[in-house]
Amino acid sequence: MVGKYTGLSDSYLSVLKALLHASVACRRKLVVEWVAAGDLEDVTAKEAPDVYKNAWDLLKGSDGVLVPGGFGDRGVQGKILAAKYARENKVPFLGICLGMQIAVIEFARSALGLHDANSTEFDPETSHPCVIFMPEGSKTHMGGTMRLGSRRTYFKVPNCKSAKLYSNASFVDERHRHRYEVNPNMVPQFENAGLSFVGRDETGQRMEIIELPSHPYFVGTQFHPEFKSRPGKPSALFLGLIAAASGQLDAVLQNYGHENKLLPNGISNGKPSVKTYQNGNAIKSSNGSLNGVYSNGNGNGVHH
Ligand SMILES: NC(=O)CC[C@H](N)C(=O)O
Repeated sequence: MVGKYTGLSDSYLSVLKALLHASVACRRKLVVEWVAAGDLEDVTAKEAPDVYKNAWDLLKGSDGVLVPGGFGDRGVQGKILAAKYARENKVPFLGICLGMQIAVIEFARSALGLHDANSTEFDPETSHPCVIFMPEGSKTHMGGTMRLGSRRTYFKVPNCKSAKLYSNASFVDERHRHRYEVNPNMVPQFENAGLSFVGRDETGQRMEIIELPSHPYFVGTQFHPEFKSRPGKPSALFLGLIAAASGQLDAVLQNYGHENKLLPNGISNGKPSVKTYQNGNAIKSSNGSLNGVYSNGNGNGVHH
């Protein structure tokens, strides 16, 4: 998990729970390594080389990378580097809200060669604004301009991984909390270079889900799928991340959406899959492993 850690906020806790729900469904032990995004940046390499090395070691040792939502530009470059690392090394990646926006910025810089591409949230003067302030918003009334709550996303590419994970639904309703969005004018350029905008709002102009079809699992969402994840009913895209990180994505994509919302037929060892658990606490699964959440380091799992 590559974020900006000044303590665990509610949104990180929701993301953590969603990872846990998905891990239980996949019958894998979840180990979360907390990487402070700024520690991955060049400036840290100069100022605190040990911290920099430790952050990159943690990232490179991970089976999957998640960049959650956020505001403000601290750590943005580190998040971009994490997305680049995941994209180039085919490591499963899920970017949520800001996490999707930074993945789009990274793609614009690396794949389109637009070196100053940015969100106007971080560089209002960029000559390649690939993430922009939503036109209906008002910059002078920040409080009231956030696009909030449940909104509908329509799948535009029926065979994409996200649509399959959502049981081939034609649309999904997920929760939102953002002011910026992918610049729709740049979408054709991105799509020509291989980044697919598989989910959009009802107008087709607002990008809700990105995917890289050429990558094992590289998904970003403008919405926050973590808010609808529940024990026994993991969020589809978190399930995709954990399944991809544990070598089970193909099996999940083949079977998911038929009857059961959890993994059918015990993919890992043929025994019945775990169906429910209580209170989000660690449980013993049928194969005897402990499906808990483990963090490195001090009590709350946060490294400063
Ligand atoms: N929740 C988020 O991640 C918000 C992302 C970004 N800061 C925006 O306002 O669009």
